[in-house]
Amino acid sequence: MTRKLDGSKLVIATHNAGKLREISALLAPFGVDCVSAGELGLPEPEETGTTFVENALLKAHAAAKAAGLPALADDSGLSVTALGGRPGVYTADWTERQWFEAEPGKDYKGRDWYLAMGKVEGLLCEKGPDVDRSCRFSCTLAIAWPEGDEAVYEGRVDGTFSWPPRGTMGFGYDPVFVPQGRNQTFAELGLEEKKSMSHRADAFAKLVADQFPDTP
Ligand SMILES: O=c1nc[nH]c2c1ncn2[C@H]1C[C@H](O)[C@@H](COP(=O)(O)OP(=O)(O)OP(=O)(O)O)O1
Ligand SMILES: [Mg+2]
Repeated sequence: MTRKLDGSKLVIATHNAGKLREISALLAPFGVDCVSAGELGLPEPEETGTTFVENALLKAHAAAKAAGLPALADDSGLSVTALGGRPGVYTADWTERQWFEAEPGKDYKGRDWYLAMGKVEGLLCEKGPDVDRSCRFSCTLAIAWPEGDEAVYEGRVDGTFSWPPRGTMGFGYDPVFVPQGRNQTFAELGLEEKKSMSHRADAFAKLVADQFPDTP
């Protein structure tokens, strides 16, 4: 049995504004009192894990310890079948560092998504016109308590990497991800629709079943 949230304040342990918006919207119906890592001025831990679970736990425990409160972290990424699952757990690293060959002192975080998405498209094009464009978003949500307890919930959504980017809503790779069974990208579908079908929503449904089982 995992430990349950008991009404104390919950830290949303992310420095990504897009994720914070989505997690806040998902939590809204449950009356959880939330504060973000940014509002508390918490540092951003280095993501040294090699799996979504490891990184989500690392971020949740770091925030819970620093704040003295339970903390919810999200580690997520896009895995492209024809690229052997890349960029996967390294999605943020690729976009922030490796692909832009560090101009010293320049902070790429949260910017130049068009370049990052273009890099994936370039790698796919190298494989020829009939390349398999299937891909998957994964999301692991981890809750950690200052005393060391933890809970983990994993979600995913299958889809297609679509080019060129379409839509202006959402964040990150949303403009190139078309979920299975739809024709529009996450960036065209917007928050309400994404909330019902995303990798984050899938993980969150498992969190709700475990943490708030009595909610209708
Ligand atoms: O729904 C999504 N829609 C579009 N893109 C997404 C999504 N979910 C994850 N992604 C991409 C963005 C980021 O490049 C990477 C996550 O990296 P990840 O380390 O988990 O997050 P992050 O560094 O941006 O924020 P933080 O660690 O503070 O939560 O995957
Ligand atoms: Mg990160």
